[in-house]
Amino acid sequence: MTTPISTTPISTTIVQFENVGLRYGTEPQAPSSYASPEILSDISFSLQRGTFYFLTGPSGAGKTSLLRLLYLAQRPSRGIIRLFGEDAVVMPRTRLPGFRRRIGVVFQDFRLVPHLSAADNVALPLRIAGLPTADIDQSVAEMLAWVGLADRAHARPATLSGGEQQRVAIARAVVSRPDILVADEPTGNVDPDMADRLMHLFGSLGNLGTTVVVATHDLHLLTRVPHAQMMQLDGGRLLDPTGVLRNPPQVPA
Ligand SMILES: Nc1ncnc2c1ncn2[C@@H]1O[C@H](COP(=O)(O)OP(=O)(O)OP(=O)(O)O)[C@@H](O)[C@H]1O
Repeated sequence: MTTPISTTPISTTIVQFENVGLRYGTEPQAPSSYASPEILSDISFSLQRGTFYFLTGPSGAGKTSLLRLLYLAQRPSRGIIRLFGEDAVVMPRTRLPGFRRRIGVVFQDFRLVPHLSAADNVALPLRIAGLPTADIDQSVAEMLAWVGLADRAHARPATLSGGEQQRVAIARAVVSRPDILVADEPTGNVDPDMADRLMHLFGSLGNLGTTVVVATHDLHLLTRVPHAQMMQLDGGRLLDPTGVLRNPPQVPA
């Protein structure tokens, strides 16, 4: 007997949030009379493989908090988060590091290791994954060239400009070819030309199947990735409550 060939398309949804809420400083079981205000409320959306998303919204809207949920630094107070098809909320803590390794993060404050050179900072995820040294050296050299820092490989973070540190942080987040790249204001410290270049590079990651989520205040950045989808937060809520994502608006001239 032959096995029938399935005609069901392979799902490309890699992240799904359903009615997610977040309060800081309270356990989910705490009585509501003791609860701090909800920072994020009724957040529902899904992210597709290889797609680029901008997350926008005014300061304090909850962008960083939403990213923290996405890269599993924070558990929600309510709702469901599915990552790579698995429920990330009830997942045992022991499984979290394996999932986190599939997510590259560019932090707003870079978080470079101060006593390591630029090259050693970029190499960290590959060393943790146990790759052979020759492979690590080649990947690190390629990544530093990718962000225009080939000549600063041996520099320590304190001797780099803010924009150079930001580019090292980007190289470190991308070097292990993550399934998801999450970046919080990744161009806040670079000049407009470098911002354009970095957005072009981020935009090209979709061809490798990487899903990119960039949080930014910078409306001009939105025009730099024409194929990007947009998620807009305001006061802790996604503006479109159904989570349907739209193309970025035109920035007024
Ligand atoms: N660890 C925390 N404990 C308590 N409240 C927090 C914590 N982190 C953030 N908040 C609050 O959550 C709200 C959303 O903050 P968040 O940093 O997510 O916003 P944001 O949109 O990223 O802002 P910005 O663009 O200024 O970085 C703010 O009111 C902030 O004060």
